[in-house]
Amino acid sequence: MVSVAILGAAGGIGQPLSLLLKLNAKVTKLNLYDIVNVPGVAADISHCCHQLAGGELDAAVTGIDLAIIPAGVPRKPGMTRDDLFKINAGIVRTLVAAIAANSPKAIVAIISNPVNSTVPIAAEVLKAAGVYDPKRLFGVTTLDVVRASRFVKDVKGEADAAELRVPVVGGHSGNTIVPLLSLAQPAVELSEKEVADLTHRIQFGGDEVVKAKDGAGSATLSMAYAGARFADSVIRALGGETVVEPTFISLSADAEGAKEIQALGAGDLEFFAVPVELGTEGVKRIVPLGKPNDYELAAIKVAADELKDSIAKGVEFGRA
Ligand SMILES: NC(=O)c1ccc[n+]([C@@H]2O[C@H](COP(=O)([O-])OP(=O)(O)OC[C@H]3O[C@@H](n4cnc5c(N)ncnc54)[C@H](O)[C@@H]3O)[C@@H](O)[C@H]2O)c1
Ligand SMILES: O=C(O)C[C@H](O)C(=O)O
Repeated sequence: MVSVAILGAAGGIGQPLSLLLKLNAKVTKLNLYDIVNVPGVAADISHCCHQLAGGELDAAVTGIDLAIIPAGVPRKPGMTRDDLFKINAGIVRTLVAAIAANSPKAIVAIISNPVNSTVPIAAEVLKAAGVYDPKRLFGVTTLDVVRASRFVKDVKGEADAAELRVPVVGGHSGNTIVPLLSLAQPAVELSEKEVADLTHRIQFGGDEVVKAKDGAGSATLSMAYAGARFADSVIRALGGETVVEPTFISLSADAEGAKEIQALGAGDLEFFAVPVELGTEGVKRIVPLGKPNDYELAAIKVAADELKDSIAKGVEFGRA
């Protein structure tokens, strides 16, 4: 029995994500919000599903347990995710302020890029509203994890990627995405060259789609798949199941558990993607990583250096 709002529901991600969540039996109420075309999307989905509402922002985010935000502009070839900051930062600020005012206890999952900055923005907005709980704020990095499993299986020549779990830590942009291939479960044997190629492909998987779409946007269908998986994990955890998902969180959500990743190279960064055990209150604990190898430790250091500026940029915008 979970109420969910999707903000940006008429977009390339929002539409398939709305449909996938409507097909999730545990979602008893789905509120759709966008600045364009939401009545059309709601009418369309309502012909195969019930309990769906599209409306004004305040109404859409009232009485919800989970808000998912894919609102904002996507990249075109030649752009970085950071180039989206100018437009998406303000969109995320407005939407999170409305959630804070109307459903202060809702779990907030942010898809809008640049995630490395939009999550810190959201944290500042929630703090200013006096309702910040670091256990309830997530940057959705599930697509990196989905890609990691898929691309490893492509190399190994096997079709089913679903059961392979590759931890991905850091952030959600280029070098800040750090796949820990040596810690995959079940373990996979990879040559040095395979590791280097796979790491690069996972880090820059988003660029592959942006290039292939050639100006028509970035990943939407794989992101809707990943977003629906993340939402389902949160929803199952709210219902008492133990579920682990790597996701970009404030390390203050589990200060004790964060010590390991801080010692591995995250240092004093406030936000980092880590494997998180989800629970009824959001973050239950950060799951211990084990021992990344030297190649991965070096990549974590590079990611941490880059993340520092993106986080600071988000915090500054969120406080202004
Ligand atoms: N986290 C990830 O892994 C990941 C993956 C893919 C895309 N993204 C990001 O998701 C975002 C959306 O991508 P898309 O392909 O769906 O874009 P899109 O342009 O197809 O859709 C975005 C939607 O947001 C809506 N919107 C704009 N301002 C809004 C506002 N103030 N309130 C509500 N809705 C608003 C637009 O009307 C549009 O329908 C982009 O920033 C993209 O970079 C993130
Ligand atoms: O690449 C992008 O801009 C979209 C998204 O962050 C992705 O990883 O596909």
